Amino acid sequence: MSKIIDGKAVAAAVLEECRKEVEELKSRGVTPGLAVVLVGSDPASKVYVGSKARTCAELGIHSEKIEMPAETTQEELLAVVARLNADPAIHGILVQSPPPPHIDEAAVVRAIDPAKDVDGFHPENVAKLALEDQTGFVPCTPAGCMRLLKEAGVETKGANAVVIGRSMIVGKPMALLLMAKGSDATVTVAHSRSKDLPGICRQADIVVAAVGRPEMVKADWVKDGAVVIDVGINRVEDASKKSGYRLTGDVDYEEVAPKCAAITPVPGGVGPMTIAMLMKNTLISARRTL
Ligand SMILES: NC(=O)C1=CN([C@@H]2O[C@H](COP(=O)(O)OP(=O)(O)OC[C@H]3O[C@@H](n4cnc5c(N)ncnc54)[C@H](OP(=O)(O)O)[C@@H]3O)[C@@H](O)[C@H]2O)C=CC1
Ligand SMILES: Nc1nc(=O)c2c([nH]1)NC[C@@H]1CN(c3ccc(C(=O)N[C@@H](CCC(=O)O)C(=O)O)cc3)C=[N+]21
Repeated sequence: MSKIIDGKAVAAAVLEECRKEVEELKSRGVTPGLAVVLVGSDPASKVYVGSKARTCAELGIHSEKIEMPAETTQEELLAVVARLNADPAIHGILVQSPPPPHIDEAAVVRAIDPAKDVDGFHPENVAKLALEDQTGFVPCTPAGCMRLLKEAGVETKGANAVVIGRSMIVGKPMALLLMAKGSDATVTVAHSRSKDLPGICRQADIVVAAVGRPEMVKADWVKDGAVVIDVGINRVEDASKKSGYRLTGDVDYEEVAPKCAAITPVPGGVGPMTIAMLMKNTLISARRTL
């Protein structure tokens, strides 16, 4: 019954759109630029930052990768952000989350010029999303999930959508996008204090899992014919792998997939879309400077 939503293929199509836009911008004298700042050396963060820089290179987007030691002070980080805010070659700034614990992440996000905040985390962009004002930046992961739903031909209008997770990066903006005019879903947001999560999930035509708990969503949580978007990226030990680990989502894919109308795999689902939408946001920012 189940259709696998191929995030890699949809991301490749988005990146193809980006490639054309880069050419067009360059012909008009603007080379788009993205700066990615990583504080500390979390191995997973390093992988993401590397793949963002690689994708920029493939598209002809100028990129600056700034790796700073874990001991970097708040002031040093804010100085880098200020320098990037003032740099006309940079249209997008991303500070990889989470930073080390001594960094005040909210203060760093507020210091980013909202016009360069391609993550969509600055309060001004959060407000614009809530206002359905199209002049802001939409966070990349939920934007990618919406695009996957669209490409898979999923009707959101009037659908019961359950979002598990209420983070500012994924769950909350995802709920705003699903309930926005035009998407028109009826949205329930669940979190760690929710009662009867399996029962809430069973009401859903669309489940979006953004929790960070490997394979939490089980087959008996999902109604027949539902659409499942698995945002979770979890590293679990696997002795059979050379790396010693494998990636798994927040959904028990083996169990759940046979029941759904459509489902995203991990890896190869939402992850590649996040990077593709980041490129899109960077190009939107570059175009606005024309
Ligand atoms: N594919 C991609 O591109 C991306 C993937 N991710 C992945 O998505 C997942 C979520 O990320 P993120 O939103 O940043 O994570 P956070 O840790 O910020 O938020 C997790 C949310 O899940 C809720 N939660 C935790 N445990 C439970 C539980 N047992 N039952 C119900 N709800 C629970 C928390 O509730 P409460 O608020 O009550 O604490 C919280 O709202 C992670 O696996 C992350 O790696 C993240 C970003 C991008
Ligand atoms: N400021 C900020 N912005 C972010 O967008 C941001 C962040 N901080 N911190 C961490 C999360 C996580 N995230 C991912 C991006 C790509 C994949 C991705 O490409 N995943 C591949 C697999 C990659 C692998 O093999 O490890 C896949 O799912 O197929 C995953 C996760 C962005 N995040």
